[in-house]
Amino acid sequence: MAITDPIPRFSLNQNFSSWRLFYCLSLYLIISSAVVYAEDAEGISSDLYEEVLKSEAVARLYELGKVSDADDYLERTFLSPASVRAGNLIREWMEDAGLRTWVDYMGNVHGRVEGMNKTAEALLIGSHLDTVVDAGIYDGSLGIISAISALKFLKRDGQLGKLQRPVEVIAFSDEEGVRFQSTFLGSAAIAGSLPVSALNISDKRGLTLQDVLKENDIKITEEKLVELKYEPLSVWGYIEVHIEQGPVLEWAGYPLGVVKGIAGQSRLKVIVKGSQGHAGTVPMSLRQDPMAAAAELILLLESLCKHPEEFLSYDHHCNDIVVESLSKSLVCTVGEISTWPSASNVIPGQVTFTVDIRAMEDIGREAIIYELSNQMYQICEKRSVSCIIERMHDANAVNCDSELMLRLKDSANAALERLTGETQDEVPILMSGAGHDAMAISHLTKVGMLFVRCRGGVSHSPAEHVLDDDIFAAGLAIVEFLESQM
Ligand SMILES: NC(=O)NC(NC(N)=O)C(=O)[O-]
Ligand SMILES: [Mn+2]
Ligand SMILES: [Mn+2]
Repeated sequence: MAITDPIPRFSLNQNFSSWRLFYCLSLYLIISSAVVYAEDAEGISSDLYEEVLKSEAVARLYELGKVSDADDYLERTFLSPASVRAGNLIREWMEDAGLRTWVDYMGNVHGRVEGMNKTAEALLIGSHLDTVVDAGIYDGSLGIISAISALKFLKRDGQLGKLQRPVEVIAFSDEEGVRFQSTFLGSAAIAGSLPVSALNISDKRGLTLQDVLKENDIKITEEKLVELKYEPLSVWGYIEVHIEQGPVLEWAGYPLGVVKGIAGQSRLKVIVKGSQGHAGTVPMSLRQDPMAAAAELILLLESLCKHPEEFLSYDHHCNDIVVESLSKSLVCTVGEISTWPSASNVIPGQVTFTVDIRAMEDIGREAIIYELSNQMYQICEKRSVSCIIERMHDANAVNCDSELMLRLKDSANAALERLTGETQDEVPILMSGAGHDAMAISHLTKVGMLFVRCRGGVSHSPAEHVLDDDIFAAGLAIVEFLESQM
């Protein structure tokens, strides 16, 4: 018997005769006690599904959402105090689900169950425990918590030992890249694609990645970093559950969707240097003002990304198919800007801002960066200021594995059918403009992603929200996926 909504409750102020009311109430009590102990085909109490995959999962999301480095908004950056606390909490939940746990040299938290054949290729399920600044509570956390809840459900149901292969949940330490502007630090280490040079990148306080690890008693060396790489032959595949962070599923009226591919992304740091001076005495005609230059560069970026076809020459760089694709998927953002010395009566000496560029076509993204750089240098020369463009991060677009897509589609359909009791149409297949750890792990093994509807498509904001029933559907879909591994 599928999980069904509770029997509709009669309102006591309705106009029933006392006998009819007594009859309805007694009928309701008989039926509802049957529903509470209803068992589905496998003899599992529907209560257990809801208790573990919905109520407890939702409670854990709210609990984890309170673990922050800031008092009045959510922020957890790479190996910050709050990230360490979050990792410890996640580790407790992993152990509660019967997993063997450890924390690796890049701060990733692992929980593993060996199943019936510990030498078989493992299924990895992950997402990230770090957040952006002023974040929502679901981005990253939902994927970790729903995976742990699914395994806890199987443990409670006595099925954990039936898994044909090892299953490992990984809570990655840095997907957002907020602290070091170089993202996927945790997942890239697992994939073996994190260069040793990354240990020397520094945060805004001048602390290197190696310093921050040392602060957390992790004395990483080049050898230790290389040891983090998983053997491709030891891994069967990777799946990730993540909020869509876009409006498509809500618009289509579906709680779950399967990801076809993930847009490529680049992050630049632009440093504009001019002549620092007195706001009251330097004539406008003699100024070398990096702030005004930065404003012109940012507006250039916006128009380039709104109308790439007007900027890109149809030469060998970019044919019209790529330009067409760019006009549909290209997005550019300046999210951070800082100035020195940042005083109202001082013409700045330096302005630094970030650029985030994404597109489904890697060639198109490279062409945009090429064109943008050329035009930025021309503007700065015209304004007699200097311009340095640093490439902080690049990740090429990723196609999800077709077999994993099919399995995730079947799991999502089965989960929704179990929830609604109705046969499902095909769940939507969609692209991701947001980046994910799956991009890094795609260098190690085949990857698949399941998207969960979020309200208004809003993310990277405290307004981020997911319905409890959609969280339930996500956990159920992972249970269905894992049961297909038995
Ligand atoms: N799911 C994400 O929010 N990922 C974010 N982080 C990276 N690295 O893409 C982003 O900005 O899209
Ligand atoms: Mn994010
Ligand atoms: Mn994310």
